[in-house]
Amino acid sequence: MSVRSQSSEPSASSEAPHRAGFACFVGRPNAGKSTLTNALVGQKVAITANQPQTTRHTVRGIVHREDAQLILVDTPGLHKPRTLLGERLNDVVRTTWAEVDVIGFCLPANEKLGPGDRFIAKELASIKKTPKIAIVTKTDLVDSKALAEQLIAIDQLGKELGFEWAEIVPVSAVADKQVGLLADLIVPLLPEGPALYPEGDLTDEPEQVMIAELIREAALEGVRDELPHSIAVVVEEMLPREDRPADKPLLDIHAFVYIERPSQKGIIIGPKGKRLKEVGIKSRKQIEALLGTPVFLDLHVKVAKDWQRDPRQLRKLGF
Ligand SMILES: Nc1nc2c(ncn2[C@@H]2O[C@H](COP(=O)(O)OP(=O)(O)OP(=O)(O)O)[C@@H](O)[C@H]2O)c(=O)[nH]1
Repeated sequence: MSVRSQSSEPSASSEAPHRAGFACFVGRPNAGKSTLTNALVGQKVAITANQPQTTRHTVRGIVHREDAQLILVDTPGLHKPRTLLGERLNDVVRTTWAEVDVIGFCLPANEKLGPGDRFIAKELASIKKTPKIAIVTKTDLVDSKALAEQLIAIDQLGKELGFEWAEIVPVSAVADKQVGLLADLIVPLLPEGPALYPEGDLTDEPEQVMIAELIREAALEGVRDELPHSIAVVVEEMLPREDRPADKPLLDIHAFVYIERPSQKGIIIGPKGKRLKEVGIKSRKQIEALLGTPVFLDLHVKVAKDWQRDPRQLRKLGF
């Protein structure tokens, strides 16, 4: 077992290739996932508590570094499924886990491993491809003996389930211990590539808003001069497609592209709907990259007359 502690300064060699990718933190409620996310991002990220259950995962925060960009995404919690919706949500969680580059499994240092942890660990074991880091959180609450016991128990848990942790890292987000080290250990597990988000783009927006923005960007491409501010996009519904096998999920997204005047319809839709189709294809690809799941995107163009001047409409459109 290799347990990491910070023995040397993290080194970000300028020769190392730039990396960018996604990680998600999983773990029981209260395991310290949000606090750790905030500590890594280095700034308080508002928790979007009122997310509808149908949403997939949200970008919780982005760690910008010289050598890498780490995007922390969030999934709904994994539950013992009692209902069909519960099962579907679990499928969503598994899909996310399979799509991210790294999974961080948070286990509080001050609580013995329980059935809830085992349930999650077992699910993790079935995700073969994605590297899994065990993160022992809240180490400030225990002495070194208790910490050592916890580390051994976690190592053991991996062995029982037939996998190796990529790392086992004790951290304290509250005492700011080893949080930087955790980032250093995650970064080499990310694929090489340029930053995926502009610097300073620290988002806590519900993903519908981000999706709407992607569609809006695509819809404005090439026609910005004709319709600069006349487009608003609203994602009306996001639902996992029923009756899909667990390994082939599909997310149905229904969105409206609002324009101000009927005369603008032709510009957006294009001859024989060709342009709208292109907008759909382009934004769908980006949405899939954002969510890490296949998407069926249904776009409708609607006229919301003079919406820019109507406060009620504006609110509805999220302005
Ligand atoms: N002492 C100590 N407390 C911590 C630490 N990290 C988190 N906590 C506390 O543990 C509690 C739960 O932390 P959260 O970050 O909300 O846990 P979570 O896993 O995001 O919880 P859910 O949102 O319910 O899944 C909070 O009261 C935190 O203040 C830590 O490093 N040390």
